[in-house]
Amino acid sequence: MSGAGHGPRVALEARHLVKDFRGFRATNDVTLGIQEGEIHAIIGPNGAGKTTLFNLLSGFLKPTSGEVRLFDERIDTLAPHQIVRRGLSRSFQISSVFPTMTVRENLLVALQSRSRLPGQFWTPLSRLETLGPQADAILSDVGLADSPARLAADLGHGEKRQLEIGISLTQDPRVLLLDEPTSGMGSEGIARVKALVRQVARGRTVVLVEHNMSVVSELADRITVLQYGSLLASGSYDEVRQDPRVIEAYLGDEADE
Ligand SMILES: Nc1ncnc2c1ncn2[C@@H]1O[C@H](COP(=O)(O)OP(=O)(O)OP(=O)(O)O)[C@@H](O)[C@H]1O
Repeated sequence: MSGAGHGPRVALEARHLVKDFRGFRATNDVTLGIQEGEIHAIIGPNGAGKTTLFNLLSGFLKPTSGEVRLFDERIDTLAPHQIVRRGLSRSFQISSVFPTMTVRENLLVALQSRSRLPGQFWTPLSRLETLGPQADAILSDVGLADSPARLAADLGHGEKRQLEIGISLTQDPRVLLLDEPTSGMGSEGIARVKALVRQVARGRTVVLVEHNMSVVSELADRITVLQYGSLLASGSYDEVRQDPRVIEAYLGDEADE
């Protein structure tokens, strides 16, 4: 590949990624390139290695061999906070939310961790108010503008996901990785998250692991299908769903949805 053209750049790339867990190969020689600006879904049957690949791409697991590159810079050798500084952020399933703080306070604290505000970790909340306009902008981006003062603990499941995505956005990522953003949601929550993913994908690259095929078909520009830790197929939804290997992998599952 020549990097000199004017076409889309590769934002996130895996080169021959391998991950072994005590002799079990969870990721088997995966090579893929995610273009800047696309919404890219990683799918596959249970146990296919989606979460492992997600953790490798976001730096939370170190590969046994192979490389991960962000805008052509190798990142698998970096610590997670260094990767975040280079523009890659991932959602953290609820655990990053402080339940006893309000929605807005959660965002202020997350914003403070990347800002140059002087002080240590325990900056009084009152001093964080300089970050208020940024927090408010994110609240409205993630559809929580009506709930700034609610305690995070009181949010519904879908709203917690919205907040969690908001917390990822405080890092102003160029590439955002979302782990099953619609899991455990009813149709209303799913519709909200779909709209939210579209919204946060403006001007960004989004990679999501997702089980719900209707979400994948509506959102994803391109899809990577994993099976037994290996890359089985990649392409648009229509290309992938017609691929006989994919149909076989999902036989009796959701392929014909
Ligand atoms: N820390 C670990 N130690 C040992 N084996 C692991 C570890 N993490 C994952 N595995 C194994 O690797 C394989 C892939 O797991 P992974 O969670 O990545 O799959 P998945 O596609 O995300 O599955 P699901 O759809 O069920 O969430 C599974 O067989 C799993 O048991």
